[in-house]
Amino acid sequence: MSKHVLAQNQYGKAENRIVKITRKGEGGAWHEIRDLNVSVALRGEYRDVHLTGDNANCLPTDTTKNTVYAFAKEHGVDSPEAFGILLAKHFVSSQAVIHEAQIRVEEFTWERIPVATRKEQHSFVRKGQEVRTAQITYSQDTGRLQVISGLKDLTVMNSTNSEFHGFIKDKYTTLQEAYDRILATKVTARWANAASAAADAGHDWDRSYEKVRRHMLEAFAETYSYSLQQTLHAMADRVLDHVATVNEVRLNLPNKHHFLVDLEPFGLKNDNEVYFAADRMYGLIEGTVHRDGVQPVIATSDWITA
Ligand SMILES: O=c1[nH]c(=O)c2[nH]c(=O)[nH]c2[nH]1
Repeated sequence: MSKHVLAQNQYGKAENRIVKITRKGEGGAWHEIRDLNVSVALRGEYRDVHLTGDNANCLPTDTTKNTVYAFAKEHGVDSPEAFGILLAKHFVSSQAVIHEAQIRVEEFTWERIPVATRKEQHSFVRKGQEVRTAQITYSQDTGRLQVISGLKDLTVMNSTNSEFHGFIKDKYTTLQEAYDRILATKVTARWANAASAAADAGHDWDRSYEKVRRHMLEAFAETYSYSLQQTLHAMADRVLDHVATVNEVRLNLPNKHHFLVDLEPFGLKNDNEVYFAADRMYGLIEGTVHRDGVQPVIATSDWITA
């Protein structure tokens, strides 16, 4: 027996990343999302667990994780507070040895990308401003002024209209074909401006930034996607179609994977509603699209992280 005193202790599963989709309206075409990071800490009769190795009082942290995902399906997520109250009360009332439960919730908030031409609404951009970037190079020898504009940390999600199938299957392939998945990415974009725009003292850089950003978002929202590669191309293509002063667009798109949670063991059907949002590893899809006849100038070797 230890002669020291076991003081405050708690345990549980931390940082359960969960995305809950709720379908509303005609044909469930109106999607609402809640994107949470939920941590569970249980306090109670845990002396034996620590002192003797007897786990009879120990509800596994794995179970606390499963409870979070199952509760999202069973009760929905009305708000971080309401969801946390449900969980805290559940843990305390379900096991006599649990005297106190603390649930911490972080919510990542999203805004709709409105698409006027359709009644289905399932495209979102994460709230909070992206970082705008610019790289200017002026060369004395050639007199060349090169302006590469850009942005990073623009996180977007389509909660449907994304599929991925028909890919190569070799002996290491385990990925299942997906016919309705979440497509989410954190956009890093750079675009090369025409020399004429760089030389024009009156060029409205703020306006062209807003235009490029808007066309990328609209293309992301409106493209029915069979791969993130296809979405990448559609986004860059749309910018080149609409912004005459841009000659080249390079996009780095981490595929922020969302995996359907298996709720079958709890007798629940997951009808594409409850997802585990993985932060890594991630697919990284990168590519440049430029006007025909224009030499690409944007570096391809930058290190991008999700
Ligand atoms: O859009 C995708 N493109 C891929 O190349 C790929 N690979 C993968 O495992 N998932 C996906 N998704």
